[in-house]
Amino acid sequence: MHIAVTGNIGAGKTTLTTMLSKHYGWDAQFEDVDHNPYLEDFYADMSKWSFALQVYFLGSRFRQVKEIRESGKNIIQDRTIYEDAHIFAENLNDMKLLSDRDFNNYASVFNLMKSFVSAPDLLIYLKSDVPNLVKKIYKRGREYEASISIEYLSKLNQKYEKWIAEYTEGKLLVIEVDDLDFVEKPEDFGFILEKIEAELNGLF
Ligand SMILES: Nc1ncnc2c1ncn2[C@@H]1O[C@H](COP(=O)(O)OP(=O)(O)O)[C@@H](O)[C@H]1O
Ligand SMILES: Nc1ncnc2c1ncn2[C@H]1C[C@H](O)[C@@H](COP(=O)(O)O)O1
Repeated sequence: MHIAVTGNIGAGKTTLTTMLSKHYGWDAQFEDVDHNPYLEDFYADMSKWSFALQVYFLGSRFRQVKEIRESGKNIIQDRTIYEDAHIFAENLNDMKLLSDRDFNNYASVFNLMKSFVSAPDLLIYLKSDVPNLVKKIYKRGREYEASISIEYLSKLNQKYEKWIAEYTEGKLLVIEVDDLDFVEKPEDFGFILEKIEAELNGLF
């Protein structure tokens, strides 16, 4: 079984993925952030590094897709390949930080890869508003993310809302996380587990 956690930067994906993986004993797949050769440069100069970063994330995420297909294990994944293309790359193109030529080049590779990608059995969307995302990004304290603008986060949130509203590839669970503290409050984590189990009934 393949579960994926989706949502904007700082929504709590990595935290929830880690907690669910421990709770259910599922294998977890995380994003390539700490050893990413482009991310810090990207935040310093988005226009210069956007194409290189998108190609890097696409390759790294496709490696995960391959592992999921081949492993036969229960896997929980922190962010999907769809988000790279439909949220981040599209938004950079909208913001003129990724040229049309580079975006079209990227999109043609993504479209080829798409035929090998299966949707997760359950997609869990962590919905959060921009002020709360800013608080959580600040709390996490990655220095290079200090330059993330409210405008950038808002545009990503709009893309997420549109993508989720149109998502029909598989089961979808939307969790509004702004009033939940699943890190500190066991009852909030319990609330999320109940929702997941209701969705997974029949898949286990
Ligand atoms: N529901 C929550 N309540 C309180 N703190 C949270 C919550 N979700 C995430 N955090 C905190 O916010 C920060 C960002 O979370 P993270 O899981 O890294 O987000 P993402 O992977 O979506 O970018 C971390 O410091 C984490 O501990
Ligand atoms: N495809 C992407 N393009 C640009 N930036 C991306 C992409 N995928 C992830 N990121 C960034 C956003 C954050 O700074 C880090 C980690 O993501 P997070 O949502 O905090 O787990 O990578």
